[in-house]
Amino acid sequence: MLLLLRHRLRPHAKTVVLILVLQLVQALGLLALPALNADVIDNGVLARDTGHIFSRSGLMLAVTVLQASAATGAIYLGARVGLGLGADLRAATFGAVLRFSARDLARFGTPTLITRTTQDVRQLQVMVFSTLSALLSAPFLALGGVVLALGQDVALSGVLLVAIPVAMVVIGLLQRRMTAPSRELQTRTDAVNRVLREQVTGIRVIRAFVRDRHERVRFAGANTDLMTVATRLGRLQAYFAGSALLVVNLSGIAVVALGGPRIADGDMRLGSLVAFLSYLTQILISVMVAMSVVEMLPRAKVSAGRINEVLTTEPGVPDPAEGRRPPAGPVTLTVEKASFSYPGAENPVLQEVDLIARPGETTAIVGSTGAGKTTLVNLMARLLDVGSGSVTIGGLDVREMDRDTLSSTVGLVPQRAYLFSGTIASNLRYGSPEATDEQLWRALEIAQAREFVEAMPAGLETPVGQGGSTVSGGQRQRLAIARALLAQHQVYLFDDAFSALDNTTDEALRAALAREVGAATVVVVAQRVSTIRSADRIVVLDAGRVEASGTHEELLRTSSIYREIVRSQPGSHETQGLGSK
Ligand SMILES: Nc1ncnc2c1ncn2[C@@H]1O[C@H](COP(=O)(O)OP(=O)(O)OP(=O)(O)O)[C@@H](O)[C@H]1O
Repeated sequence: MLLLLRHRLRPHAKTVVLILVLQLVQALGLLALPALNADVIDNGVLARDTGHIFSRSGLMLAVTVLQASAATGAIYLGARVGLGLGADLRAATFGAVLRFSARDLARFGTPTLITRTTQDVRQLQVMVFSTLSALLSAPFLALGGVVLALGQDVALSGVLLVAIPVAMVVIGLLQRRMTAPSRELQTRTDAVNRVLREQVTGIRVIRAFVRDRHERVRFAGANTDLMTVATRLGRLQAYFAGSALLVVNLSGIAVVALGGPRIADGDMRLGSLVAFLSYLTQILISVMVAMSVVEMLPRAKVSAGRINEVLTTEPGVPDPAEGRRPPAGPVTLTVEKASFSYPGAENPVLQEVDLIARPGETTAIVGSTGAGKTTLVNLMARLLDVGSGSVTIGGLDVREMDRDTLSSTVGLVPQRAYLFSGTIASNLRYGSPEATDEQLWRALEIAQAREFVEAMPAGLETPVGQGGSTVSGGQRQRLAIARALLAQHQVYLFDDAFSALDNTTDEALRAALAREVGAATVVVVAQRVSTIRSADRIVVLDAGRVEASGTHEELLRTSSIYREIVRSQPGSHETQGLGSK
């Protein structure tokens, strides 16, 4: 944690020094006030010296103004440093996540990345703010208070000897009991978030299966768990506040009880008693504040560790030191003896896969569910890196291209098309901000999306909900295809991107695509045989291996798996009459 904070607080070093000075000033002010007060009582009030009362009161006023200004400044600057550090850490964590490969993202999981970027960062932010605004002045106040209290009356210091350890033990014990519920509060808040997130996302499934009651019970369970632990924590916090006040007040009573008779005997001055009471309160409050902040440290340390884990993760697909560009114009995409395993998985998902996709041609990949098609496409777009073997584009290994070059060379339409909240136009311009409206309409036309966008109330400016929730699955796919086409890539990868289209649209789209991206290299993953039968080459993937490759007609003769895929599709009579080889 210290390393992370030292690095991140470096830009705020001057402000931190200034806060330290301000805290010192405000602590000195707080320490001076009781002594001045004692002076007013003893040498002004009791001595009936009005002049002394006024002069010392004026001085006290000046000290109070100075102390209050310094305290305000320290808290303001402390908040600025804390918030600045928070913003900085959030940006750094998000930046690190953006560099993650698909594998890194899967390893962490979305919910924890969100929690780490928000709540863990907040934990550190609060800790830094509390340290700068409260903890820094505590030692000055506590030590200064002890010295000055002794200066007022040594005999009463017995009360300090008892009160300080008692305060530490009481607060320490309560804090120890609060540690577990505070951690649990975090986990249970996470649980409520998780259930809620799942339920809101899956609301349609819940309705379809009429599982409302079941889900309500599930949410109520998580909600009650959260309330139970929050109540337990609240009770402990109430004890905490109560015990703190009790210790301070009992100590005050002890001081009055022990000091009062000594004043009556003339051994002690009234001002000293009042000053001693003030110092005692300051010392006890400082000790408690310091302990409260120190109590945050273990949780902040855990959060720092979780943030650090994200920041120090070496991206699974690192950028090369010096990126190279593939040749301009038509390029061949070659996958050579590519193998890949997901971390923790027993068997490799892809084994020694060979594939050549030539420019001006469409190469299709088919295979049963889980055969490794998406993984193979992810290797081609370098969302993942091969375990062994290679993927080259125009003879250049994809690992030698930086991300900008790669994304301008390869256009990927993923299996699950994602649209961002905004408008149709803002989504289409996502990868090509300069595109004109005319270009957008043209891309929409090729993607067979022009008609439905024209029919929308605001055309290109029609709002789109987060994730594309306000358009249908097929419309979302077509918009995602149009988005990829706008950027004019050398290689296009369509991962099951036509699955939600009806046959006619699918056919019209492929014909328009063939005209538009004629010289580009096109790789299509599809389940539907009609989508791929006209492909120049079809690669049949089975359990991560290339089982066969060739044209539709060739494969009907040579590949039993391909024949099975064709036979399984409704309305297909093509395999009739062909013997199983
Ligand atoms: N992040 C991951 N971690 C571990 N295993 C994974 C991960 N992603 C995919 N797999 C596994 O890898 C195998 C291949 O998955 P992949 O998504 O490449 O198959 P696919 O052929 O595209 O399937 P589908 O046709 O259903 O989309 C599957 O067995 C899957 O369970």
